[in-house]
Amino acid sequence: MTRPDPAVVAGLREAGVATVHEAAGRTGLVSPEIAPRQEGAVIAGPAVTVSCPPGDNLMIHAAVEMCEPGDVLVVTTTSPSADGMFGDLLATSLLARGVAGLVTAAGVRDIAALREMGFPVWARAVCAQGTVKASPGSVNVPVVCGGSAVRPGDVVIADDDGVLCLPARSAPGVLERARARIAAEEDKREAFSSGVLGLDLYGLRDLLTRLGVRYVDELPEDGA
Ligand SMILES: O=C([O-])CC(=O)C(=O)O
Ligand SMILES: [Mg+2]
Repeated sequence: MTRPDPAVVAGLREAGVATVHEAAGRTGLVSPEIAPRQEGAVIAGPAVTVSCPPGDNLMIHAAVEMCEPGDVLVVTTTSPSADGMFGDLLATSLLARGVAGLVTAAGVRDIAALREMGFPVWARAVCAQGTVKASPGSVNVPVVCGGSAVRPGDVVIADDDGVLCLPARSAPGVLERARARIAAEEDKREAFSSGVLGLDLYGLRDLLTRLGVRYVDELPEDGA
């Protein structure tokens, strides 16, 4: 797999999921069921992808060897599963390789230990259900995780708002637009904090009028 420019990855991490999502034309968001299982973690890195049969984490072990510092492991199953395929032992192994975190369409367990050791995970479920190591699967193939396509080397960004996956080739352009949004939002924040209303800042009064929204002192008797 080809890994994206680390400076671009760092910039996207700093921008965060919501801003990058907007800058990417509201694309790439992973379903919110794949939720953060800790607070305050922010990661971005190239995806190492894994496709496992449900209830079998053999291929996660195979994938660990493919990981380099800064990577994000993205685990999917070939049919829906919430089994706890990943816990503190696998996290210890990934931490030893400098992996930034895990995004999984399945479940994680040992969540207290994962939080304690500071290994961030975004998962469909926290579930103690154990899994076997028995069946083949695939590492570094295109997968679909939470409804979003993820190719090996794509940029995965994850924070308290969720997970976003960005095709590697679009990452530099999206970063540029994300930075422009951040600058524009800074001006808006200043205006809002000084008491300016969104209705005026965004020129929304005309829109309300055109949409037929009326201000009344009392509700009409007939509800019209
Ligand atoms: O070993 C497993 O199957 C998953 C797990 O609990 C761990 O990684 O600690
Ligand atoms: Mg365990």
